[in-house]
Amino acid sequence: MKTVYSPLHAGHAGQMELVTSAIVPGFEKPSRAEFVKARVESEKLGPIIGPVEHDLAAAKRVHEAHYIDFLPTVWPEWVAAGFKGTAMGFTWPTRGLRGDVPPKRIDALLGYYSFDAGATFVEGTWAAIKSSYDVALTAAALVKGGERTAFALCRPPGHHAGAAFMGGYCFINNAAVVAQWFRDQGAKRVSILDVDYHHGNGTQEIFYRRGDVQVLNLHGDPMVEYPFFLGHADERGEGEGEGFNINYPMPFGTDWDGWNASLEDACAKLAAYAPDVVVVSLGVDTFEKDPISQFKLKSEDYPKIGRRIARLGLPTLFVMEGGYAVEEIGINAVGVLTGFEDR
Ligand SMILES: NCCCNCCCCCS
Ligand SMILES: [Zn+2]
Repeated sequence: MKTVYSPLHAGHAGQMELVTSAIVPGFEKPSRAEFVKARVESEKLGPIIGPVEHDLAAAKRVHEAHYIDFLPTVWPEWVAAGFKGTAMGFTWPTRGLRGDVPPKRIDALLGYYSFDAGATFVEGTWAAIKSSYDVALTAAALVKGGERTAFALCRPPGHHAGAAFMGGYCFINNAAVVAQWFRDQGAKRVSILDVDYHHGNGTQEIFYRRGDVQVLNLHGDPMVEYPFFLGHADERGEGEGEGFNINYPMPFGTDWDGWNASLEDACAKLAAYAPDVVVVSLGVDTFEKDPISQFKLKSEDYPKIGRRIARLGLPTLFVMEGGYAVEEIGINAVGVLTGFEDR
């Protein structure tokens, strides 16, 4: 299996984030991608190649153009405004406020275009975002070109980014971009299977009214877990999308047996949908030692996930999402991939 990776991710470093009552160093840090890359090498998974550069047209097939065009302006505008430190919003247009008039100030625009204080910028952030998007599209082209599978070692991740919002360390929704790209390349149906611990609220929002992209999400119950405001089981899609969005919220403490029951049901519904290609949003923050998560999967469980997905017998693109127990995320993420290859 080929892995696509870009060293440009490392410029997105040293950012701060706001979590319950404190501003802390970002959990989504460069060492995450480096541990995964090192494990790809030590496990001899296959060649690691760099991304082909793309324009932003494929991003604008799932994101609103004004949102995408905003992203590269953030750091220059932040600096021009004389602000210091990490660029982050602090005021958000919640219910009852206007979302149709983007303010003139960069710190206000950061709030206008985000749902939390977890998608923050430093000088190298835009280059990292763009490289992650290029990585995903380059890996997608490998699968389109006939390879059974490929691994897009994306950093930053993407599944919390919606059509016109960022958050949860996500800016461009890489999985949504490649799902749409496969459709534009002739695929009739695409399934996105999001196995990250957190609900892929951005992916759901993008495809919610569409029946040509099935979105299946296994995640912590939003009643008690981030992102809180989307991800309930009764969210089944709307209009043409009715029945093509499937959520599996699960309680704190869920272990392999409980989690696997959701995986089995998701795989059955995916097989029944019979997509031309599967995009896996591969987050491994379901791990028992993850610092911000509450599931109890063990390292030995990750190859089982890969083997189950392989049994679908479909072209499969793996897109890296979350996972924050840095030392182990290489073992766990690559465990899914070696399991997929039945090694
Ligand atoms: N107290 C934990 C705060 C979590 N904030 C964002 C989490 C994003 C996960 C992306 S996979
Ligand atoms: Zn996550």
